[in-house]
Amino acid sequence: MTEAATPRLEVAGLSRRFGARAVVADLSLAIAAGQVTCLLGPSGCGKSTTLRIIAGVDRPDAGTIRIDGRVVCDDRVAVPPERRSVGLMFQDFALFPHLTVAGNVGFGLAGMDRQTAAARVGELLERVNLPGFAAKYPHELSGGEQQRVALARALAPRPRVMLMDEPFSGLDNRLRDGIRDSTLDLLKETGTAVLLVTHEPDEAMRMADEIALMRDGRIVQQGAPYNIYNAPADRAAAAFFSDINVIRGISRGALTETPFGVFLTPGHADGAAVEIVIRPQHLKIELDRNGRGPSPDTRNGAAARGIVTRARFLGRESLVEFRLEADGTRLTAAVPGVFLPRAGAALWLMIRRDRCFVFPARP
Ligand SMILES: Nc1ncnc2c1ncn2[C@@H]1O[C@H](COP(=O)(O)OP(=O)(O)OP(=O)(O)O)[C@@H](O)[C@H]1O
Repeated sequence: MTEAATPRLEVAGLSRRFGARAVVADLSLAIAAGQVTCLLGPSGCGKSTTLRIIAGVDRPDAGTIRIDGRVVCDDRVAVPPERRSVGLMFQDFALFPHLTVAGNVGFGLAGMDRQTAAARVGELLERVNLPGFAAKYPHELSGGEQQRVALARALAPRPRVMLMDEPFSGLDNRLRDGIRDSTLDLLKETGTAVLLVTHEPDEAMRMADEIALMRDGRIVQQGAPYNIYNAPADRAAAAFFSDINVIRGISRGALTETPFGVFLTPGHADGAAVEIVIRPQHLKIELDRNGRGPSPDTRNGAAARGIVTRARFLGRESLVEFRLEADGTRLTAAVPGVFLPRAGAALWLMIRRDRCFVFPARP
């Protein structure tokens, strides 16, 4: 492998059990310099444990971890955390309360001569937009400022890999977006490979070059946010990013009949139950013209008549809930702006065929 192709961080076959439970199960991933990968998954799926093992504060039962091609952990090697060239940022990014901002940022620079270390601290404080804060103490700073000091502290020793566990969840909503973006800019600039743990799909979509979707200790899907959102591996992966609608049917001869016409369902056995999944924003609403709906077309299939059961305005969009006349299926449509038809109104629904995902029905 050439120098340029060597990932900054490479994890292969990582496993960790606690008692009988496999909390991390054969997990592999690679992150290049300057790339941000978000480990995304529900609470308890093993994200933090994975990060702790990579940091070196926990040991795996099996697996290899390489940083810039060098093995830092396998069944024989266990490089201690401080010698892995890994920066850490956790949710409770506790700064040392008895040290000044400069003391905190310079904490990991013990081996450096004083002048060089002071210059590095000054440069980082500039970079995180806190010049003039060097002599302040943590309790004198706002939450957002403390977070930026923590980032400067983690970056000071120029780590090759940055591990971040829900680093923004302690910040209030208004601050969060700005700090996320400036943190991302800085990390990209330094060429650090970033593994960021989050349970929030929005945060992962916003930050990640690649999302690794994790469930029960395994990565179930990995790819660019756009690809994961638009081609989820299974129903749960689709449901992780938004509410979903599910239309059920039985595949016969690779075709499935639904109130929206016939769907192509290749690869599903004859008689197999399938679920057709569509996100609420991809359900189109058409007006009822004297009981006649829009004509079928290849892009949208046939229209099905739905009776409004509830409509709510949520600020940017309205959510309209329907019961299909044909079979009682309940569906929700998201419409931009204000659209509040009364309960009981009959409207026609169409679904974009290229926005549907077909999965085997869950047992
Ligand atoms: N030292 C331990 N001993 C026993 N069980 C543990 C230990 N550490 C973690 N676990 C269990 O392993 C599972 C995964 O924990 P982990 O913290 O990795 O999940 P997570 O995906 O980061 O969740 P969260 O987002 O809630 O932090 C949990 O059920 C947890 O209780």
